[in-house]
Amino acid sequence: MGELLGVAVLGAGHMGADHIRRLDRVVSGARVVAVADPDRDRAEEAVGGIEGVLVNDDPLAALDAPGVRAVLIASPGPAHEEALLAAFDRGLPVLCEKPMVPESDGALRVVEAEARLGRRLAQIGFMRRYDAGYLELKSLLDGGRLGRPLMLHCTHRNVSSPPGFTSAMLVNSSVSHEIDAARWLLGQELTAVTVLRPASSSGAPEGLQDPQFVLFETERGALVDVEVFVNCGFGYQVRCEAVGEAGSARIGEEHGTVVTARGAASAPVPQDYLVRFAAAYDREVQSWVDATRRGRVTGPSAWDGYASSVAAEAGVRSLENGGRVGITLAARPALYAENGGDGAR
Ligand SMILES: NC(=O)C1=CN([C@@H]2O[C@H](COP(=O)(O)OP(=O)(O)OC[C@H]3O[C@@H](n4cnc5c(N)ncnc54)[C@H](O)[C@@H]3O)[C@@H](O)[C@H]2O)C=CC1
Ligand SMILES: O=C1[C@@H](O)[C@H](O)[C@@H](O)[C@H](O)[C@H]1O
Repeated sequence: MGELLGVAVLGAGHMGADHIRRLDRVVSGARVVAVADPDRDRAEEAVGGIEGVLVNDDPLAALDAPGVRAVLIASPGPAHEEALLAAFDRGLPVLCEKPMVPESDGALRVVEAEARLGRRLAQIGFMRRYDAGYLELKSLLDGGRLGRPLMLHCTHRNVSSPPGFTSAMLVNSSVSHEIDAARWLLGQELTAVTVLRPASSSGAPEGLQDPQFVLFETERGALVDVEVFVNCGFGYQVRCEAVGEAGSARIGEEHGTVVTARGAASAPVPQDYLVRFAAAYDREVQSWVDATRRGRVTGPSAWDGYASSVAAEAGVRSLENGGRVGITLAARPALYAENGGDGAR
């Protein structure tokens, strides 16, 4: 199907390096042509031996490198707005890691800029929409098998948080995934959020409110609860149980081979998202490459990124000030009316 899609990757940290490897060795139809990171050594290391990649420490200059036809943004959240707007200025399609933009004002500026262009260019990296378990849950809910959805019970545990991870980031980085998954699974907007603060774990860094218990309300009366615990120490666990009027379904309990010996059964527990969601990231990036080469943009939209930022920001306000905080979205531009909520199609 024609020439390979030349991709510039901005940010060569954990996710950026993994996406560079994926574009180079896992997905078909694309090649990495430029990598930018202010930490040049990190970028060189992530590129490894891949031939013909221009390494740059100026992220925006990388967008103008020869052969760049699309951009994958894997820099920290606060850098996303500038990168997205620069990609839009150049008419380049983008896959942008979550959170699209942590603050809702900046997220809205991205939505407005894309709406002004009159065509979608951005797909947001909510990879759970490409996970086999989440897709099955979505199809059970959409097919009516569980009846009218009443509740989602979610668990989101990380072994440990990276340096610099703040209490707000449990909501606007970690729970941003549950916010998107809940909106997508239920096909409803979130209307209010309450964050409760259990006693912090002694395993959490000093001053970090970890775990947190987050409760969302939706426009048609469903409740979504999330236990988020990013220094649990024992494994990467992401679970979701949907409870409807006619049944329930739970995902995220899958294990590898179970070994039974000496009176006990044991199975491996993934230690991070790169393992737990490996297949989902592969599907997400392949789907982005395929759609981009056909001149299309699918998957979670800038509107989904914005809606997630608004809900997360309300959550951070509840975390910091206590109480229930309403979630109010701006008017949805017509651009997002039809396919703003679609997922791995
Ligand atoms: N979808 C998912 O499950 C996950 C998504 N993420 C998201 O991926 C993004 C990156 O996270 P990590 O890789 O964990 O962070 P990281 O800290 O490991 O790497 C970030 C890299 O970006 C570089 N950087 C800083 N400013 C930059 C700029 N303006 N332009 C280009 N590069 C810049 C840093 O030098 C660093 O090498 C974040 O948005 C994060 O929320 C992270 C983990 C999992
Ligand atoms: O997106 C991610 C990280 O940024 C976040 O910090 C983790 O809590 C999530 O599990 C991971 O999927």
